Amino acid sequence: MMLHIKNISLTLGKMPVLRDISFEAAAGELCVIMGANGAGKSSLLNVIAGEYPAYKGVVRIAGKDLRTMSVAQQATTRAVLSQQVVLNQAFSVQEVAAMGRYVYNRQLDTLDKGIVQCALRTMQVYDLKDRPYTTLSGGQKQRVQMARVLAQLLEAPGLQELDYTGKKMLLLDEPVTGMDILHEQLSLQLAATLAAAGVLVVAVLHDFQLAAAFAHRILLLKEGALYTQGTVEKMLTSAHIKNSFGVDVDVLSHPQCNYPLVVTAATAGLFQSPAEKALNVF
Ligand SMILES: Nc1ncnc2c1ncn2[C@@H]1O[C@H](COP(=O)(O)OP(=O)(O)OP(=O)(O)O)[C@@H](O)[C@H]1O
Repeated sequence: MMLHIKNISLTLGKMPVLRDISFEAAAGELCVIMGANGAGKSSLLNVIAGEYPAYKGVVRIAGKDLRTMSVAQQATTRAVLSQQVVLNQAFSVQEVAAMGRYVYNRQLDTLDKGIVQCALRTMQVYDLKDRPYTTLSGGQKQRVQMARVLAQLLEAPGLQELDYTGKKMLLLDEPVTGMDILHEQLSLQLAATLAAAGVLVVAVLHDFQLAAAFAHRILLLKEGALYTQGTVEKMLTSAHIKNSFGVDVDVLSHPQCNYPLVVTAATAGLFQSPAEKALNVF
């Protein structure tokens, strides 16, 4: 197993944030973590990323206990796209993407530069490479952050050339925030391509359609615990979605679509929406 999580619990301040979570994920999988705001998705990803060393339980990455891995070992095994990366200094887009390579070399060589260029082109931000990062739009910044983690992950300036099985893991926390539909698709397609090359991808997503179309497996978190996990078909049911999010939905199949479609209520539509009720308290 590429990732082995056993009995993970985490308390932040006085708050129990994760409760006894266990799961395993293999190289080449695209696992999607879903759940309501505050369910613990980012906290779980941050534990795996080595950001919260005070967790209880065991995290094993490619057979190694996370607690015994050096920062350098962690950085060369996994790349992390965190939620809301704030960079205020005057870096260019190219410099931000190149940050992904400094975990390997202090002085970037020809291979590093080729990989950075490949990552910028893949996320369609190559034309922005000399712009100050701070002047980009939200969605453009997110695309540059994806380019940075891609640059960290790749071992060659191309996507299909190598086998990453057992070597690399990609952690993505709401990677498509602010992206338009083309770049949402592009980012998930990229995640799927990396998974096909043997990378274990663990992504937090809020979008059911993206999760349904791309996930090999969905983990549903609820109040800090693993509520349930399984295939897209088993997880995206109206009962699980009601239990996790408190919303009535219908799950439809479409003849031209090989994954289920999750449909929410419209005003005066099929369902009584809790959103509508919430507005009536004032
Ligand atoms: N540093 C912290 N100190 C105390 N509590 C925290 C801290 N960080 C997060 N929490 C709490 O832990 C819980 C889980 O937060 P987390 O960010 O993991 O949720 P999430 O599922 O990623 O939510 P979202 O969908 O809003 O991103 C929340 O109740 C949050 O308020």
